[in-house]
Amino acid sequence: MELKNYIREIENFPKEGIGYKDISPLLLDHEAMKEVIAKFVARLPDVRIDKVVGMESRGFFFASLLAQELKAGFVPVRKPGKLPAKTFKQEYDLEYGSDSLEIHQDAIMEGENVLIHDDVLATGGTALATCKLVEKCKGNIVQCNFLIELDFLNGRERISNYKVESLIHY
Ligand SMILES: O=P(O)(O)OC[C@H]1O[C@H](OP(=O)(O)OP(=O)(O)O)[C@H](O)[C@@H]1O
Ligand SMILES: Nc1ncnc2[nH]cnc12
Repeated sequence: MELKNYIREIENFPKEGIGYKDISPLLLDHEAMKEVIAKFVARLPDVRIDKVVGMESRGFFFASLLAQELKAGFVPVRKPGKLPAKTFKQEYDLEYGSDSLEIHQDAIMEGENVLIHDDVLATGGTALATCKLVEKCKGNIVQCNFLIELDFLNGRERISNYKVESLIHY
């Protein structure tokens, strides 16, 4: 199965000059989704994963499925003001803007093995902020995985302290 066939590119969205990688065709196909989850699992090291962390909002689609598959807990990292209990907060930059992210302080226990997942690795700002949030919780980051990596934006360099796996490269 050629996964790139399930990604469509929308030019100049959400801003002029951005080639947006739209995963909607993939989300519509349950067999392709199943294969994506199997591919993610196959690329994990042979260690127990306690928590899968997914970033709002597109990271949630696969991270919660992965957590279920790995018999791990799912931890949402959310945009500010969405999580109701005590949070840690981290500022970050985007390919098209800046924002901050939050995690519940009690979502990860000290020393737990954590898999971080997002749909796209672009500049790496979101991923780096998420790594910092997990480390504020004293979690152990086993791997960061992405459905799509935009190689030309070098996001991988910003998270070079961690093991990074991506299924599709542009
Ligand atoms: O590597 P970066 O440059 O940080 O960019 C990657 C992030 O950008 C997108 O999220 P976006 O903020 O567009 O939000 P969404 O998932 O809610 O659409 C994408 O889902 C990643 O989280
Ligand atoms: N080019 C892009 N397409 C889809 N999601 C993104 N997130 C950051 N850059 C993106």
